[in-house]
Amino acid sequence: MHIALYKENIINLKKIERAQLQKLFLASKRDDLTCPCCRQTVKLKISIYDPPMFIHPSQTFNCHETIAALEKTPEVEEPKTVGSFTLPTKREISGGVATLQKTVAPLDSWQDPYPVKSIPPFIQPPNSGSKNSNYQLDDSQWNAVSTTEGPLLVLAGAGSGKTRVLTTRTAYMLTEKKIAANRLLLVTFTAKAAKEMKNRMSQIKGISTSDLNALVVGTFHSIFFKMLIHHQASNWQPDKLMKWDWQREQIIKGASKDLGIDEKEFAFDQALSQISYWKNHLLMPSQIKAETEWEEKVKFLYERYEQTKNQTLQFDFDDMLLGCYQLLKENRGLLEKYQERFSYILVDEFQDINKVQYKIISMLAEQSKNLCVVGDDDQSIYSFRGSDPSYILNFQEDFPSAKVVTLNCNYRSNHAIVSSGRNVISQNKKRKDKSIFSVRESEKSPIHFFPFDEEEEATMIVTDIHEKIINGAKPSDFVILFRTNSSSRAIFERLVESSLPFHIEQDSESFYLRRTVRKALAYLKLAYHPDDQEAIKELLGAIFIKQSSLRDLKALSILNDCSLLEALTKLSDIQPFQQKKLKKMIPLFQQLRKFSPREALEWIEKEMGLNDYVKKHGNEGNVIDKGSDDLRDLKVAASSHDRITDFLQHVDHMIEKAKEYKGQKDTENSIQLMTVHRAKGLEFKTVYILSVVEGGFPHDYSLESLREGDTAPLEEERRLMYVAITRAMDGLYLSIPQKRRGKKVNPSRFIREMNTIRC
Ligand SMILES: Nc1ncnc2c1ncn2[C@@H]1O[C@H](COP(=O)(O)OP(=O)(O)OP(=O)(O)O)[C@@H](O)[C@H]1O
Repeated sequence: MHIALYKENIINLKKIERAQLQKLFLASKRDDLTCPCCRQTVKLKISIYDPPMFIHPSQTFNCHETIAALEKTPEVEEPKTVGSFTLPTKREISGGVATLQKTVAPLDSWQDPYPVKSIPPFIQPPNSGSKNSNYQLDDSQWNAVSTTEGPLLVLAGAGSGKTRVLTTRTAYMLTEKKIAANRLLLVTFTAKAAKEMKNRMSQIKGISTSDLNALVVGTFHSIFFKMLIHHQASNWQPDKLMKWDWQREQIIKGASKDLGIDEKEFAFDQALSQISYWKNHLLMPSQIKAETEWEEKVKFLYERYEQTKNQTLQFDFDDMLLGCYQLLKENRGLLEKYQERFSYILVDEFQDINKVQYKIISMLAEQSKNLCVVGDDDQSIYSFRGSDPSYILNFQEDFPSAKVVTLNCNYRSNHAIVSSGRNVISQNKKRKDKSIFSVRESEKSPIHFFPFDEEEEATMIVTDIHEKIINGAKPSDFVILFRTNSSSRAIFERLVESSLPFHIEQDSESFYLRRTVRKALAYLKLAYHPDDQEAIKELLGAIFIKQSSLRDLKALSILNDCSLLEALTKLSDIQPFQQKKLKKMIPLFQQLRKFSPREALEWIEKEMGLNDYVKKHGNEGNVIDKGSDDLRDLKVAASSHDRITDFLQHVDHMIEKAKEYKGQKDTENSIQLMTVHRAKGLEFKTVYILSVVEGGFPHDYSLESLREGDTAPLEEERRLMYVAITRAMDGLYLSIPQKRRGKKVNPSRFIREMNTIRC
């Protein structure tokens, strides 16, 4: 049904604005919606498949028919009696839940979901199935396993059994080729993958415990660090390793004082990533040509960072790679010893190798040439960390005698999912030409669905998962993937409000603790609590006043018997133009209270100077997560609340919940939320991908680069989309919201590509 009562006012889904739906949904969760006829509580259902509707709990009353009759009658001003019930008149609702008679009503703007259109007929790939009875491998997999001598490039498509090939190849070399275990070097990208590899090998018959112990399996860092400790123990004392980012940050924060940088206002985490990127490209500070003012500052910090480390004998993870490279480059004898020792080298996830890692591996394999690299150029997604897919693309140039084996049977995803992924990835120009085929016919195709905005997107997904769980699915069957951490705010909140178990892979703090967001919230807080010290600190940053002024403010507030906020107008050691600005601005805080949270944020931006801060500092050093975007996201979050105090309460609650979930260990049976980057290598029965719209996925920054003529970032976005699609085994849902960050958006170009048949 389309009509319900909220606070004694009629809500008609054909007439309210769709943007108001989320508020109504929250009201429904609080049991604030009732049937206008029988006054029982009704629920608002927002799902992927059907237009929004109110669900009546009881079938016994004739409410549906009564309401249908009401819907057909012209609007009434007088109380109307239908059957035995008196229906209230239509009234505008104060507080903003319903602004009636607007054009984009939920039912008018509704778009039905539809499946991917371009799925070619399924044909069983001829070389699929386990042909080799000993090892259960298909022909191509067996080819990769049994080629042990010489350079070998295994191009392993998504879900094509890379792990199976790697472990079996090792087993085959040990048991059938009788190669001594200590001559093998197996490099993985993560410690988890190394552990998994050893674990799988321990289950293969014929591999002895002593073989397993003699095998060198590990990450680049762990293997190279062992070599460094062995040969230069005094330079590489484990207790001098800076394991944590805060340790590295401490050094550059110290150095930043010499640049007069305000600690609270500089993106030190971004600066550290940039330094790491330069190091992995073997770029020393003297070789860097800074292109922006920000890069100039980071270059200075890099120089000072290296100096401090050298003085204190500390080192970071990047130094392990650089140190090993220097060690082998400068000691020919030692290099030869290692070349002889590791005469068979195997590198996993080769598409993500960076310059320094590639140099070391090439040196080690120079003599034997027994280098087997396994990877998928279509899944190279770490260029921001220095990974360079050109090493896999050019492998045959660097090793001309290399044999290439392509694994092109996907054993994970059904035919429709594999075809969809193939349609997208084949648009990339810089890739090895190959195709991948599923071994499984599909029961259903991937679905596109069309929420109104991020809030509705989250609500639809949670409703869908909830229904599937009621029908027998397990929470661990589901993953929700997003392009960047900041896009997970709404879905995180909706899951917190649900009773569903979930786990979020978080490497960042709550959305509400992001730099620009903190500043905006500080204005709202000060409107009610003008003595809030934390908020004052944030405000000082936002209006370009030094943090040290807080001491003066405290003194001024005591002397003048006024709040910290009012004391700002009495600061004397600031510029006259700042004094003038503050005198105008401080009285505006009082006025904020009369606005809704969203209106207040707009006012803060335009009238209270936040825009100046965002322009100067908001986007510094980070093309992916811009402060200006955070502000737009914050306004979307604020839109679901009528009062600033309610919104601030919600914010505090969500900050607490984010802390709780960050520390929480993954439980066996929970819905997973993660970025696409984190999902690499994993598989799930059902995958939801958020915000598949231009600017969301592909990310804005790649479209900006495209406009400047650089296609590489867009190709990386396409690879990311391919990774996201190919995590799904059976169900794939692509969300295409009509609005994102408060603006109308277009479906992602990847949707168009997905719906266009390729080879
Ligand atoms: N020959 C085979 N016969 C049947 N199933 C197989 C075969 N090879 C692999 N599989 C199964 O296919 C699935 C995907 O394998 P795996 O996870 O090793 O793929 P992958 O190549 O590492 O994928 P990605 O790179 O996309 O993460 C696994 O469930 C694996 O057990």
